Amino acid sequence: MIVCEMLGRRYGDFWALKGVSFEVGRGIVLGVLGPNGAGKTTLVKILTTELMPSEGRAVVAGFDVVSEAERVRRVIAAVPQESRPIDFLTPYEFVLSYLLLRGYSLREAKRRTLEVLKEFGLWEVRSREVDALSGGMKRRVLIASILAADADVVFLDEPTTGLDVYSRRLVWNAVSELKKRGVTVLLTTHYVEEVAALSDVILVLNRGRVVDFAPPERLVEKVPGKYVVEVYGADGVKVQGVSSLEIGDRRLYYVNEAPKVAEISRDGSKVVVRQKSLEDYVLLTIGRLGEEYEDN
Ligand SMILES: Nc1ncnc2c1ncn2[C@@H]1O[C@H](COP(=O)(O)OP(=O)(O)OP(=O)(O)O)[C@@H](O)[C@H]1O
Repeated sequence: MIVCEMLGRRYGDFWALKGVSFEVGRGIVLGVLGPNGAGKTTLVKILTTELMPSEGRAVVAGFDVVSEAERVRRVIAAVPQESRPIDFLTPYEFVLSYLLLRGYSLREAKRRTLEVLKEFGLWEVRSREVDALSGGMKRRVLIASILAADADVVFLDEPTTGLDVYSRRLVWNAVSELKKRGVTVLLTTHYVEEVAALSDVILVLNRGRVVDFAPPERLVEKVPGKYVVEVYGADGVKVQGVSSLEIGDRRLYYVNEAPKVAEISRDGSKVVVRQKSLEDYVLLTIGRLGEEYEDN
């Protein structure tokens, strides 16, 4: 459903994306992770035909994003980063006009609009001007429109930024619903637990290059050790032969055995022992990549 072959995009001498190749099939949720400036939005813009690649090729739902851009647009739906619905419309009018523009009959568009407004907690505000809605509600209106349309591939660029817990869960449900319908979803987000919970496979980008492309559990396997011991409020004590990472006043130890807490904690420090997670992969891989990025 999405195929990229040596995709690249250049701004002057600077490559925002370079040599990006991957492939995902139908009904797959692809999470895209990477530090600020990694090229996530550039990738989304190319795949949604908003931006031309400088080299390589990309195919979405069987259509080339350059030579068949018009056909790509008919089978995708996208919520771009920081996008908002048109202010002077009501949620009802916005979703309805979106569906009419996509070619649904008035009767079918109305039916779908009413259904999705109820499903997405927008029923009460359906006749209010979008302008008067909160930021989170505005975002919900956009996602509801996408859900109401039958797209083959959906692009969500940081869809939950700034949303409250309830609205975020609604977006998560929407992604699961799309997946159930066999829709391929590309999701970019900085929320690690979100990408871990929703994605079948994760594309990790840094400085426009692919760092990893694997299911979340495979990325977690790359974290050393079996458990993580987090020690707060103590000066970091390095332990011979144990991988560790210091973040502010916290040191994370990646250990194989139920840890010998006494070895690493000091009086008054708080110790938390937990399973390793995708967050650890991000801290160890992307966190460092991000620092490198800042340094240069
Ligand atoms: N129009 C442009 N002209 C020049 N450089 C650009 C342009 N658009 C993006 N870039 C650069 O391309 C790189 C990738 O940007 P992009 O927005 O794709 O990153 P991102 O991973 O989406 O970042 P974030 O997480 O901050 O949204 C950045 O270094 C950015 O400054």
